[in-house]
Amino acid sequence: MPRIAYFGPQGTFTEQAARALADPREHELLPLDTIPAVVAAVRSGEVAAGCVPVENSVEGAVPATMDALALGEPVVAVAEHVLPVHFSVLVRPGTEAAQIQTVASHPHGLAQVRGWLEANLPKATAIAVNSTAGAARAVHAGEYDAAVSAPVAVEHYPLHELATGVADVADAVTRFLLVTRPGALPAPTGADRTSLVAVAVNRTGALSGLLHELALREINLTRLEARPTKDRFGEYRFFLDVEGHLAEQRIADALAALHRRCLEVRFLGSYPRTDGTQTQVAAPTRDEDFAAATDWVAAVRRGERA
Ligand SMILES: O=C(O)C(=O)Cc1ccccc1
Repeated sequence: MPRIAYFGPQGTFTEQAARALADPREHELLPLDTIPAVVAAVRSGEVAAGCVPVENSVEGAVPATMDALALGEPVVAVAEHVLPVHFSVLVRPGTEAAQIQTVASHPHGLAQVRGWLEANLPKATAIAVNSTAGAARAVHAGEYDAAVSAPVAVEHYPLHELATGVADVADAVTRFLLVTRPGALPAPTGADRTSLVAVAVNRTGALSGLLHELALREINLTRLEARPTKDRFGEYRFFLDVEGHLAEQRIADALAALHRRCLEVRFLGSYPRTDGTQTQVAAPTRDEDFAAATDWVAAVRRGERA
């Protein structure tokens, strides 16, 4: 049975996303403790796919995922899933709020309940750990007093819910990706997203030039993030998500232009959007507009038209 690794241990938000993306009759789920371990298992072929969190509507990007996707052997996203996130605060049975000195969670978890902690556990020290479920596991082991976890974590660890439905921002969501080794792309659906990473040359207007290539082809950007390249201070890797699929000519044409312009471009996948928002493509950037223009140039080159 093909295996799908996810950022675990059991009881993470990523497990919920992996369950939504997997077919229970076809896939076995494998929890791994870190995001790089999930991506490494995909690269090595140990698993068929891996599920990792990529961005949150409150706290932004998940840096570990960006680095794991941008560096090393290529992997590509074939699907995404968006999950609403609210938290449960879990403690060992018998723990009173007044006894809580340490509260552990994933950094994104802590960031999303900062106000609640301030109001309800003002004396507790927040401790960042690998994952929300890792925090629950550590509370069970007696390492910390409370964990800010996904609501499902209580089914995996014998803990008590001190509070549930905790979130400073009520409608917070996290987006997850299912990544595989490069292969055939998912078929275009008309509601797709394409992700890529580009390193622009270090020159005036380089980023603007890169974005201009998208604007010229009427490609809508849904996300732009920068991460240091890590080699040279002041050089950045730009992570771009755009509406559309590489099978569309305007996207292929834009990626080819970025390949000419940038020091480095990496394709991170074309996959259906969870929200199903259809991309509106109008003249002059429909496939037929590109085909007609290419035909005309070819005919001119052959001396048949002018
Ligand atoms: O630690 C987890 O449960 C994760 O899956 C990462 C995460 C952490 C906080 C909010 C959303 C996802």
